[in-house]
Amino acid sequence: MLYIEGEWIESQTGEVIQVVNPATGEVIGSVAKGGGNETEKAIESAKAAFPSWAKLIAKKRYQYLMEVATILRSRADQIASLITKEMGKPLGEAKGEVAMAIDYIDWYAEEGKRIYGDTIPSSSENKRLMVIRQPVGVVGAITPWNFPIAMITRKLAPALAAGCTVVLKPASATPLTAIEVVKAFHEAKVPKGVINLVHGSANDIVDVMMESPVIRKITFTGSTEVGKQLVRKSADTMKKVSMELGGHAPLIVFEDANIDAAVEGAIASKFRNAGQTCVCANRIYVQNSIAEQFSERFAQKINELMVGNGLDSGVTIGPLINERAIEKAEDQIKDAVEKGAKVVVGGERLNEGKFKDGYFYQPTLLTNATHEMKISHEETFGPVAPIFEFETEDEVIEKANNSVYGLASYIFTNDASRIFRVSERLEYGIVGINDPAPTVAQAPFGGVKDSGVGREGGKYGIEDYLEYKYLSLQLDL
Ligand SMILES: NC(=O)C1=CN([C@@H]2O[C@H](COP(=O)(O)OP(=O)(O)OC[C@H]3O[C@@H](n4cnc5c(N)ncnc54)[C@H](O)[C@@H]3O)[C@@H](O)[C@H]2O)C=CC1
Ligand SMILES: O=C(O)[C@H](O)CS(=O)(=O)O
Repeated sequence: MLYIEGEWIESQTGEVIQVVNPATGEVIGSVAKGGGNETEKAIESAKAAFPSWAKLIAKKRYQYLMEVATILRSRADQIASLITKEMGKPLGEAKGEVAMAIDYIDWYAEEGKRIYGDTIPSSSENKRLMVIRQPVGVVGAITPWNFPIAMITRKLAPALAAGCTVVLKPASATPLTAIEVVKAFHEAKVPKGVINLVHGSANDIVDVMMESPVIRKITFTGSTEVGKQLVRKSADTMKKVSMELGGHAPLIVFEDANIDAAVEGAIASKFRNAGQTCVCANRIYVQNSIAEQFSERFAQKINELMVGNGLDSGVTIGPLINERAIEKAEDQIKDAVEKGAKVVVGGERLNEGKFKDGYFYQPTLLTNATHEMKISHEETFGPVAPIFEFETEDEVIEKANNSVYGLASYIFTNDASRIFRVSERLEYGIVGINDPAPTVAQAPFGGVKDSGVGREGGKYGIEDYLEYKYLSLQLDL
């Protein structure tokens, strides 16, 4: 179903999008497939709702958002189970994502009450100067399948807290989770038009968004390729943009690191969501003096990972999202082996027995990786871990920075001086220091270079939904 002007509706064409479980190949549902006409209606609905939503006192918006959080919390387990069926991540990870999604709502419900302005000392006796903060207006939000609830609330929560209204286009692979989120807003009695949901062909829907002068901001999470297209199109109507794009994280293990902690960290960063996150380690750099020891222990831990249907207990690696994802992993491994890499663990797709109807791939470890290989610069978005050896700190920083991406990076060391020397030189928006999972609602998430622009999370994430307005008062004082 689409959600426009506070009502659940079918698409005008009657067309539907089928939703397939990537672990079983089963159709688990279908949703109305909207297009340009429905998107125009959604934009008009958001436009009509904007003045009163923006004018609402912050505490009222806070109350709506807190009610949404309460409703989602009451349904957390069933939403987590739906996420696993829609895109495959293990149930434990899906539960963690639902909790993170609610954290963003909790955090921005509060943050919306702290949108302060300024007064500025006047340079004229009869003037008083001030700055107020106002919502940008109607927002277009476009979200990916790999975090089907958290990427939605990470946009909707700050947008609504700031006083904006939204037209949401979720990934076509995970529309059912998006519906569950919008249901919570509907049941919280958020006024009609504040949130609108349109499923369907990305080109049809997003082109209407990009061409509409009513849409004042686009917030997008997804591939760099699509993000760049949207930034180009945004110029025609000078929209604000927030782009959370691709990544290619280096994970650097120095010889003074706690090796077991580094191995655990590499497992957590590389194999979360079967490697389908923009912040997954894509290159694992190990100082050569500990390379053999690290690789042996890392291989042992990878062999302990269990591949299967994310609903089954004990499963730690679910299916990839589709056939294209499998083929990308196969292509990168083939290329790496042709150029001298060694497959130490895995390296095969799983398509027999309980795996036959899904998109399963073995967690894979490659050693002897070099920068001539595709895997050293193309985002993997799959469960493949290449190890690169290095000699010196300067060498590894130069290699780590040699990427078009700049989202997340990780270092494992216990040397305090090295922590700051290396962190300050890494060209990334995020540095996890002995920490493979830095993302939290109160901190800025985002990157540089081809990883995008803008930040989501924390006091920084609401900034992009606000405009500064300067008031200069000439008075008889
Ligand atoms: N930086 C971040 O926080 C994140 C980045 N990503 C990146 O996204 C990619 C994987 O996610 P995907 O969903 O496959 O990305 P994607 O870019 O294919 O899709 C993302 C969203 O954009 C829509 N879309 C696709 N083509 C479009 C087009 N031509 N015009 C307008 N909208 C379009 C999709 O329907 C979906 O809603 C990876 O590169 C990953 O690194 C994914 C999640 C988070
Ligand atoms: O889409 C992603 O990959 C997420 O942004 C990663 S995180 O926020 O869960 O760290």
